[in-house]
Amino acid sequence: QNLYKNVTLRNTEFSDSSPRKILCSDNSLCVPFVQCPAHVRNEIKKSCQTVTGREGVCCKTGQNLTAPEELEVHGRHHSLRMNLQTINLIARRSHEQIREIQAKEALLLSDGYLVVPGSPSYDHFKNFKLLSRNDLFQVLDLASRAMEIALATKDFKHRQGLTNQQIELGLLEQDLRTTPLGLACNIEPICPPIPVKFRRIDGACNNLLHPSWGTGMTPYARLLPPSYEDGIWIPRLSETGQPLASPRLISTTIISDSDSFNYDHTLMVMQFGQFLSHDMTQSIENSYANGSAISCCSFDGGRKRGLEERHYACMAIDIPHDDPFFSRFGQGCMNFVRSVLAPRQDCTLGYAQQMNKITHFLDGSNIYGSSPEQTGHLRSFHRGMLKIFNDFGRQMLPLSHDPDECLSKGRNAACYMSGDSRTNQMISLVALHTVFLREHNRLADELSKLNPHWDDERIFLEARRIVIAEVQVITYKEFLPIVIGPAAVEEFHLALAQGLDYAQDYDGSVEPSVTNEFASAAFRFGHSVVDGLLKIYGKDRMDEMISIPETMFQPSRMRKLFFMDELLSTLTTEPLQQVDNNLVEALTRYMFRAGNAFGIDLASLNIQRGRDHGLRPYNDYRELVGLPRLSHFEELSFELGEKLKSVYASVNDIDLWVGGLLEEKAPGSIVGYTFRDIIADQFYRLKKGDKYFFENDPSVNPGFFQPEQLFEVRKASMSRLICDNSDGTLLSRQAPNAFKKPGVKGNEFVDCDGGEIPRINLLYWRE
Ligand code: HEM
Ligand SMILES: [Ca+2]
Repeated sequence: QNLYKNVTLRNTEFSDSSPRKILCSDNSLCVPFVQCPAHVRNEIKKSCQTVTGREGVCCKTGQNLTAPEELEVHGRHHSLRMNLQTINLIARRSHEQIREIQAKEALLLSDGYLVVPGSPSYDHFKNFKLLSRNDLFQVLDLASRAMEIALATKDFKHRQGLTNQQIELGLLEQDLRTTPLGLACNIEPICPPIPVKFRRIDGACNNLLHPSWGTGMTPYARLLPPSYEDGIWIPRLSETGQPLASPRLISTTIISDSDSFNYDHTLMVMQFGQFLSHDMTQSIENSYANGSAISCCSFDGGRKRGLEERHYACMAIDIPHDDPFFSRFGQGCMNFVRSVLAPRQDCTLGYAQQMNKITHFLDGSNIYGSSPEQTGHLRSFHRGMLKIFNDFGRQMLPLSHDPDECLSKGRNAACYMSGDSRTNQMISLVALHTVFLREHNRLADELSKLNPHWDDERIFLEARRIVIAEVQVITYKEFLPIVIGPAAVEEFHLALAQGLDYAQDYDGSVEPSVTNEFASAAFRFGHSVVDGLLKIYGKDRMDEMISIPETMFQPSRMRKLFFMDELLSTLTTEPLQQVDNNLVEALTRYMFRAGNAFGIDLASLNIQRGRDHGLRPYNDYRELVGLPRLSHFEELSFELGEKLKSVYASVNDIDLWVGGLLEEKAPGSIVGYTFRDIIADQFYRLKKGDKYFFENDPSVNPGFFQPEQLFEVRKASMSRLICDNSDGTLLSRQAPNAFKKPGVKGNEFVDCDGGEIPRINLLYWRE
């Protein structure tokens, strides 16, 4: 029982702040369905009305998967404990298995089963690249410890004849810390007794009861237990017991490439969305011990490797022989390597959990890094500034020294460095990183003038604290109302407080971690809003149409004098694409093509990643968010019904990412209810579960702002950031809301120098 003692939602605001009738009993609250996953398995559920009048559910368990009484029903009383003898045996065996795996891995490496440099899969792997030897060593060490636990679980399951459901429900609650298997457990950070003013770079010690919550290299949270064939790590099958169709077949059948613009919003929604996701989540693909990329396909890409020559983490994607595109190049196999695991936080046996490499918190980790070592590389240690590359007077991101980072070589080539290893993936992402780098240094410069007595460290930390607040303000004030819509902002209590007020909603029982459903499916809605062409306008005419694969890992154009401003102007004036089953061929055929005739397919990767991470089928998440389960494919999409039927044997097989994209939009939102609620729940966690969230008051937030400073920080906007940090070659006017269509009533272009786009007055930081 005690495991669940602290997990009841203690958030009183649900019951206090609204006049609606609450029909829940004393110790339960009315929450949106997604925030009470236990209701999915509980026959007795009591519905109620949330603040917006939508149906919610009375919930005792809050963020937790299962209510204690449910566990009783599912056999918690079963003896699922191991005696010491069994533990020793299991520990020895799983340790031996890991040794065998490592021996085979070394053999494959020496035989040269590597991804060929220069191929699209090689660039795909760069998305998971670890920035330092130290990082690599740490990640692989944790990954193999976590694998040891997964293997031990498998062994125990067979010995005891356990069911998948017992594992899904987490019934193996025996603490392994004092056993030989305990060596494989997570090590909690040690926190100082007095809270520190500035959030730690690695995210640790935010919640003193759970000091590792939200830190990098920890597992994703889950809304629902995973779906694995063996309950532990083997990817799920169809409901019929047969293998699921190849993700590539699903991609070519369901996903097409035609433009469907969303004229109300700009491409900045896409670009900021990607930037934001890189602050919150990065899964890491398994690699060899020396960091090189595992190849799961034959050298010519014609077929999957056989069992003997295959790494255990291989999950290559079959390309059907009649593929409309890749068959032209004789490709029958797309490389795919499964994500590394992280040790379970509770030090028990149980299903595999994937690792989030970076800090889960919204804390600018993509700007500053997720480890002190990384931050050290990025700082200049002079007047609080971050390092820059001075490109003939323009402040650019520092150049990467990794000869492998970039495709472009030669004198004018440039690939950049930031707090995130995916920066060069897309040129407009580089532009946004550059804006935030300049913003940090602009703030540092002003702060050091206001406070000449502050040293480098103090200026750095103060500027960082403001930048993080700006990211949070832009996310909650500008970005979220567009993506999930105002109703979800209200229902999930995501609106920022106003004026001089502090927010009063920190809740130490809320786990801030990114959910696997968010990272591996829902927030990947963004792949559907990408435009394949960047239309670049000069002073008064279109200069260039850039096809985005040309800029992937080759952002040298950023060095051209006018380009940065032109690109920012493109992002704030060109329309967004709709969230639907259209993805541009730049992502489904040519992604990371570099100089090759073909690239790889992001839609296939998304589907496969979902299966790799044990996401349950779409229908289960419909139920989770309170929608009726589908019984016919046509209910999801009338036009695509037949096509869906041709690739899925059952409606209960549909992958979450696919179902979510096809779903009808929730009112006021650019995504359907399922994605909407998964996204809203995530941003709820990141606000309520983060002690250092910028607007929290002094009683919880050691790094609180003074009320006047809060008032100022709340003025932040994407437009102001662009005004203050562009090159000033082209951009002197901006629409106040950079995410909304400019030049229309309510969002007219105004002078950056005028007063319409508010500025943060830093005088309140003078000490
Ligand atoms: C600009 C073009 C973009 C490219 C080329 C791109 C490419 C990729 C790639 C290669 C992955 C890893 C796929 C895998 O192996 O699992 C990925 C993951 C992801 N992408 Fe994108 N992406 C783009 C834009 C976006 C946007 C606009 C969003 C959101 C609004 C987004 C959200 C995500 C998320 C949440 C993940 C999962 C990250 C993780 O947990 O590891 N991406 N993307
Ligand atoms: Ca982060």
